[in-house]
Amino acid sequence: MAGSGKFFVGGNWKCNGTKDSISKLVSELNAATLETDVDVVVAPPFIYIDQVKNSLTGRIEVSSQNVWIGKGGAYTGEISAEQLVDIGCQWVILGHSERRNIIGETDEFIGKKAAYALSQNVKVIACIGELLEEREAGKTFDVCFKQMKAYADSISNWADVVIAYEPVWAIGTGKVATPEQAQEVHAAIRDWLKTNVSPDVASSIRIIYGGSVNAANCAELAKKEDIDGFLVGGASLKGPDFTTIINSVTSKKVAA
Ligand SMILES: O=C(CO)COP(=O)(O)O
Repeated sequence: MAGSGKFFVGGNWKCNGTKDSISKLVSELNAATLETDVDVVVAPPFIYIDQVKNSLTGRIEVSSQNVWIGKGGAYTGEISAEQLVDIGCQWVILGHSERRNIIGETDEFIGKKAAYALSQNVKVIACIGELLEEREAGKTFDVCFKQMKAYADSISNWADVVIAYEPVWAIGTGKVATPEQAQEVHAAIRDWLKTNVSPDVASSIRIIYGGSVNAANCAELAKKEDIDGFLVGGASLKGPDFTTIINSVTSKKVAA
């Protein structure tokens, strides 16, 4: 089975870039020829979202990499979903492993953030994924299902959610999951959704893969039935590489 929406490719720029480097990257993306049947979203650091939004000329949308858990107010250093909407930012990445493992965000906190963002019409890229030791201990599914449950406990409408499976051992390491490893977990997540949320959500939601995706390995991954796109870190900072990854949707069509 595969999600029923368009192939989806997100570029997570993390804490990278300057006004100049971002302007160059956006120019490359504006000049690129992108396949039409792909949804593309880029996530710059907060302070550059407006610059990116105003300089993109095509149909690429922008995402933030985080959001506050509720309505804005006396929360020093935070950005609210209402403020994202105010500047035309339609997406947020939540539950990224760097926020879970470095900043200490919990499953419950992330689930509540997702629910609030959705309530304000900000679409959510909901990340999950296991650590290397968890995979080695045979706990990959348990960990992913626990993280999924926390989202499911808070989210009631999944129409604006994309799930990103990002095994932590594959993020920024150059050690990409094999297409078979990724497919196995994606299929298990879809199955979990079928049992625990609904068959409709399971069959329509897009489940994308992240972790050392690059221009050379994207085509093989894209061919897998349950891989509906990618969340890309390092390679999304290079215009030509990110373009190749976006256009890997053509491998998916050939494989279908
Ligand atoms: O964390 C990621 C995307 O959110 C993946 O990062 P890399 O593509 O650099 O491994």
